[in-house]
Amino acid sequence: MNAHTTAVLRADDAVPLPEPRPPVIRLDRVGKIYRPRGNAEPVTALHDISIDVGAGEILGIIGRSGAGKSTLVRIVNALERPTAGRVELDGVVLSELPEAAARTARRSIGMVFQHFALLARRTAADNVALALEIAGWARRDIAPRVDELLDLVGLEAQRDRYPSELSGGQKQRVGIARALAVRPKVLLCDEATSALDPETTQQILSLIARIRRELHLTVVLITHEMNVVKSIADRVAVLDQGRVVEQGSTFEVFAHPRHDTTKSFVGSVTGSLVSDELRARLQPEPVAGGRTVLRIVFTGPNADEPVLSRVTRLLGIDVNILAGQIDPIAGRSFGTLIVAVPGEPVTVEAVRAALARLNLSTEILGHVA
Ligand SMILES: Nc1ncnc2c1ncn2[C@@H]1O[C@H](COP(=O)(O)OP(=O)(O)OP(=O)(O)O)[C@@H](O)[C@H]1O
Repeated sequence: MNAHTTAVLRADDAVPLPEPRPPVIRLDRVGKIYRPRGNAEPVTALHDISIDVGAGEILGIIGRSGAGKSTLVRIVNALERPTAGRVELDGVVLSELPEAAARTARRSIGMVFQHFALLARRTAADNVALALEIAGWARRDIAPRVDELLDLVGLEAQRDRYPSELSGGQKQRVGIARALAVRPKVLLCDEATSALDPETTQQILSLIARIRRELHLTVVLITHEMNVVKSIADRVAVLDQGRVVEQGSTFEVFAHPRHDTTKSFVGSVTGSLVSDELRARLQPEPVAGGRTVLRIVFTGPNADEPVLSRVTRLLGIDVNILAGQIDPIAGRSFGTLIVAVPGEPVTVEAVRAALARLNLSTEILGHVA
């Protein structure tokens, strides 16, 4: 080892390495087979699911009806045991704990439900207090904690209202305050915004994002809506027929969806750009003298460059812009543009190659006369 190497090693040694921290939630090859009573065939609800959720991270798990989301939620909060694999919560193997210990471990997970699950005969404050009563908190500690929680979710003024006197968004704020009451490490949101209108959904998602920051919480959002995931999730796992078909950073999954199910979820956000009228005219094969319709995805640094005019000048062709949209995804700009270019295959390929050189991905949506 020469002097220089030694010096470099010393310099590195002086910087304390961050402690390698295990994920807060680790699903390791989790499977679940239901064996219905009678002669019905067994149902594989989950197969070989491996997902890690890091401390302070927001993970979105997205899937259609029947994909296995509810089963996954019940397994993560130890209401159900997997038939294969293991579930770790903060280093404890949840899936192997006896029932009483699993009940205690469950307190590290705050649950938020789609339909709020509030008691109609209790006020907002008393609904939050209930979680503390169940956890055995002393009476004198409950009142100040409830005030603190209602303050955190912006509901001080509604503390004495009953659920029937609250809006959907306010009910969900109570649900979030209740979920956080005993200071869980993880907030598990099961379709938490599915019963809310789009504006209220965004307000609740902003609240969850703020709480995550302030409390350094780990959040798992289970949903069937890409709009929910795209707003606040750092990472996303796509569940399809009981399997994780794709997972990664939300932005990457959005920008480069690989699996058909992911493509269709991404399309549900950007797909409305293709009007019904255009969709009806799109043909699968090139039309002589016609045009080809492309979807161009702008991500990162190119999002605000005049790339289209550059390509137009470079190739000497006309580009018609049919539709466009910019979405903020995981804090970055994600632009989608639908354009029509002259339909000769060589021209289309030249356009795609020129855009690829600018790091823009394109997809042929079809051809029009
Ligand atoms: N107790 C059970 N016994 C037998 N099969 C079950 C049971 N619970 C769920 N399943 C099956 O497991 C699969 C996954 O169901 P699950 O409820 O987890 O899906 P999901 O994604 O939550 O759907 P949804 O959004 O419609 O609630 C489905 O095929 C379902 O029929």
